[in-house]
Amino acid sequence: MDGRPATEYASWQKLQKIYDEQHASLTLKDLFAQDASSGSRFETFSRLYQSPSSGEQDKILLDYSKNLITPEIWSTLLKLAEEAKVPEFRDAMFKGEHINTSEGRAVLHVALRNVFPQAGGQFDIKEEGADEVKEVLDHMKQFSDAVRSGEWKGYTGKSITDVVNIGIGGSDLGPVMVTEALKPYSKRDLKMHFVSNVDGSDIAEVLKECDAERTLFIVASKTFTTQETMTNAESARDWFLSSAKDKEHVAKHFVALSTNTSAVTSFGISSSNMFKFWDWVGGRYSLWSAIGLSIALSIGYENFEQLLLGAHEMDRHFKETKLEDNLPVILALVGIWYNDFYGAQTQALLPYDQYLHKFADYFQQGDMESNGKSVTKAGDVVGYQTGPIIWGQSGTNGQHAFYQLIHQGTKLIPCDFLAPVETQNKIGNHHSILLSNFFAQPEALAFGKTEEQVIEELGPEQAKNDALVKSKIFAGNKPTNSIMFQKLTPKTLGSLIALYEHKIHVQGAIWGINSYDQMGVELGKVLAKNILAQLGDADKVKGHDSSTTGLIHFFQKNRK
Ligand SMILES: O=P(O)(O)OC[C@H]1O[C@@](O)(CO)[C@@H](O)[C@@H]1O
Repeated sequence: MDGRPATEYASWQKLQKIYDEQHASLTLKDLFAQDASSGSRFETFSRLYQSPSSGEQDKILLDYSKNLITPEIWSTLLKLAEEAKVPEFRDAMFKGEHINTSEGRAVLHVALRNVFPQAGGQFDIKEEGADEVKEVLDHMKQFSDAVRSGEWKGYTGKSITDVVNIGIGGSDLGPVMVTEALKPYSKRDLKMHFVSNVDGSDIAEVLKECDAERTLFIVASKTFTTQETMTNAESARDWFLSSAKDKEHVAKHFVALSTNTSAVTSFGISSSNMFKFWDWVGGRYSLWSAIGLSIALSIGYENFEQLLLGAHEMDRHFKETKLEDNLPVILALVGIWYNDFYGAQTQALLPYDQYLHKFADYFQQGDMESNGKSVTKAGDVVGYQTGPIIWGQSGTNGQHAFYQLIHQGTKLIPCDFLAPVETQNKIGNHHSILLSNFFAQPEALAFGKTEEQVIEELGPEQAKNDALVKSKIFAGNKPTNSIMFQKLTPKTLGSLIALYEHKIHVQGAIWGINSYDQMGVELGKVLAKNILAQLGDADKVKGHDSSTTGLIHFFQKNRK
């Protein structure tokens, strides 16, 4: 909590001892073989979460039994969470304490969804702006209803058919992931576009599809200074005015989502078209805020509110549930076991649901920008691993891309498998085929295939080829979590995202790092601005190494 190095915890040291003594002989095959005597491992190491407001239809099952954990390892990991004061650090966040110590800010994405007094009361959050959340949500509802109903007209009196969200990082990834995930709930005749890259091709391709008279631009930027976003916003405004001519018309086609009112009005967007949020909303935790406007436009405010409710209910679960039954804590501790003791460098997120095809992309920022740190909050360089590399792809596609390495490669890759019990699209037996793969892959990863089994399958002739036999052996013993949810509804998605947000919080607390600043994104930006000023003239290229200089000169020499 206070930046203490994790290696100082007695439980961390005990885990290291257990790992050193046991990891070589610890196998999932043996752990499950004990089932007969010690009762079902699945029962012991799985938890069912049910939404307090809609139980059955919004439940989430977490099966963490296919992990290399024994009761002793698990109790020691739970002890680590206690030693690291995870409950106290969690409560500090909910109270609005300035746990983002380097920026002196609170971390209150939980306040953005703390708007359901009927759902077991509200958290008591004291922070400037927290009491304005509902007002902004009401403005988002009024605006999104007006656009979706056709009441909001463009400068020639036509309704809006295309929405272009201009933003990057947390001002893009959340809206993209959620609008993709909840496409079944979207208004199909209101097309959503997302422009993020400063590469002109990004906005050029979107504008080719848009009609200036019927397009709404959302300029989404917490700071309203991000180079990519402001460049794209200016180009969008130029494109719009090349048709509309009169600057008066900008007000009907541009809105802003930001904490920076002065920069918004300087850009030419009136404050009445601004949806504000606050410094205590981290960019990667902002989809619940005004940044979620494109989500509300796509799926409607009522569904956006269900998304908020799902997150709020998971917040309450995280806040009130004892550690051994706490889903975010469970995911966090399992992850630390592999990341810090087994030496796993990455964590794969494998959703067997095509609507979640952007889920891993989203948590690349969410997790890696939060916990990709090497200095504790106390300023000590860490002597252990912190944030994992997050990656993944929807199943079954990943099976045809990288599962070879996961099954038979030399790297340990802990995997989270996720899948809905119910599909949004009942077509033939697609869902049964999808889920049979969802069930089979963790089974194959856990138990593999022995040399004896391979030899039996090959038969005596082919089995004489030892190299062939060896190439078909699956070592198994690869750990996975399996998460099943009833259906990918707005509420369930909200709960799933909050589940992972809080997992990140717990890991950061144990590692003693600040999960809520992002100093690491600044240097590249400064150097890029310096080089931009030199690009026009070879004589101006100064102060770089020979590689950077050589590359810049190559560009200058060959540009058309
Ligand atoms: O919303 P904005 O202020 O434009 O920032 C966009 C993104 O840029 C960052 O890299 C910070 O500079 C991310 O943390 C953030 O989500």
